[in-house]
Amino acid sequence: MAGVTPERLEDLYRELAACRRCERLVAWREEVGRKKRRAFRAETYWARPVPGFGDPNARLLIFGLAPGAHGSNRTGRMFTGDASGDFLYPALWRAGLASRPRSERPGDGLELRGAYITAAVRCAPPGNKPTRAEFAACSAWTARELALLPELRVYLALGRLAHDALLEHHGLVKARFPFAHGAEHALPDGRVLLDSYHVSRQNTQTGRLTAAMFDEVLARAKALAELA
Ligand SMILES: O=c1cc[nH]c(=O)[nH]1
Repeated sequence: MAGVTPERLEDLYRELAACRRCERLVAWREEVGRKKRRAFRAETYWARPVPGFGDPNARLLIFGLAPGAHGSNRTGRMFTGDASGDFLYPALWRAGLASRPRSERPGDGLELRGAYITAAVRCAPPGNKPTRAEFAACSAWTARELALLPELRVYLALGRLAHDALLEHHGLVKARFPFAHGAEHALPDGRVLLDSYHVSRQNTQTGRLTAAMFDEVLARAKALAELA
């Protein structure tokens, strides 16, 4: 629209960081930040909504569930500081999508190339389980964030709940797009939704999701997104 300055990701992140819409999540993220885990006692937890991270020109979106209480709720960067991130970032590096195999903290110089990471819910939920109302509340942030990533071609959903949230975002009926590891769904807007099991410790330690399986998913995501 003439005369209207388009929103920028930085502005979105600033506004997001102040979000207190979900009472239960605000209480939990702050309680975890006060009580801390023994190993992180000396640290100041982020304890706020976690912004997305990555390449603003990304063709590939990696879509998680919600921040880990002592992971990104502590560090302030998606998938950083917990077992999920210790699995995800090395895989992104092997795929040539990350400049380094480790994500330490915001400001560590890590860059993603062609990829961007965010999640369906941006505050750590108790028991890693957001409620339906919390998914719904956070979907407004998803809409704004994805609108600022115009080059996206492929969504990689980590787990069924992330898959469902992306379908909701597009107003699509779940029954027509069943979740399955490795499944590819052509969306009406021309993008592709690709599914993977979540990179959680629960999946990676039990062998449900191996590094080789995830490397294969990332290779397919890159091919669909026409990323070199
Ligand atoms: O940081 C994050 C974000 C989404 N899901 C996770 O497991 N961790």
